[in-house]
Amino acid sequence: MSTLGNSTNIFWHECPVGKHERQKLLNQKGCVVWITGLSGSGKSTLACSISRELHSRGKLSYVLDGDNLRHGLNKNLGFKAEDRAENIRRVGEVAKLFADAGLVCIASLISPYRKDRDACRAMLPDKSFIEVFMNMPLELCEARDAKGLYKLARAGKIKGFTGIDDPYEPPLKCEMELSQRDGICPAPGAMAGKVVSYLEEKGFLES
Ligand SMILES: Nc1ncnc2c1ncn2[C@@H]1O[C@H](COP(=O)(O)OS(=O)(=O)O)[C@@H](OP(=O)(O)O)[C@H]1O
Ligand SMILES: Nc1ncnc2c1ncn2[C@@H]1O[C@H](COP(=O)(O)OP(=O)(O)O)[C@@H](O)[C@H]1O
Repeated sequence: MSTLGNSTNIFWHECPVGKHERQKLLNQKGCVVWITGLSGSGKSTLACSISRELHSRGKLSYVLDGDNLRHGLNKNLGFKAEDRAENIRRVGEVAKLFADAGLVCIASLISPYRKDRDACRAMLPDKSFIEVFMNMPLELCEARDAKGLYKLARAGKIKGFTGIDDPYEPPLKCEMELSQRDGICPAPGAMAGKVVSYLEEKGFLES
């Protein structure tokens, strides 16, 4: 019996079908690829590109995208620091379940605060949280402005927009950093290839 958060008198029920069995079935190891970066840095594009590449290799993955999750699971959350923290915490918990199921879970969220990302890392077994920093300059993201949000933020019509009038804390230490080369952003497929190679080298694509 234990007391956790606001719940009391709750018990952990262990299922006899375990993570190792699921991983064996899938011939891969569960993990979380956590993509962080500014709006417009290419997180969703990279996440989908990684998922496509894994799929073509017969590996099961699932993308948890910040924007998408805010249509459902996180629809009651806004963008103040406490709401972003709760957003990241919930996605971290869901990602942990997907990794436990044996999948390569790809989470793509701005996740601007280091402590929130580190809290997710701490939820996962050692080395199975792979933080990927989309280190793209604000100027590039703003020039892309795929959703027109930077324009609204600059006009003061959106308050607390990351990179404009809200902070983004870059990782101090992460597993992978993707950035421009000679002022050019690599193609999504090339960046996805790097991430998939990392997963392969670390043994996540075999059981
Ligand atoms: N104020 C503010 N700041 C940043 N982003 C904003 C804001 N308002 C709306 N949006 C849109 O919401 C998407 C970010 O959602 P996330 O869940 O990834 O954000 S966070 O991790 O909780 O910071 C983000 O999507 P991406 O562009 O895909 O990053 C924006 O489209
Ligand atoms: N590697 C890339 N090279 C060129 N354009 C890209 C690249 N990745 C993403 N884009 C474009 O940039 C815009 C923002 O990408 P998106 O994946 O939605 O970013 P985010 O999820 O970080 O907001 C989209 O129009 C997308 O097509």
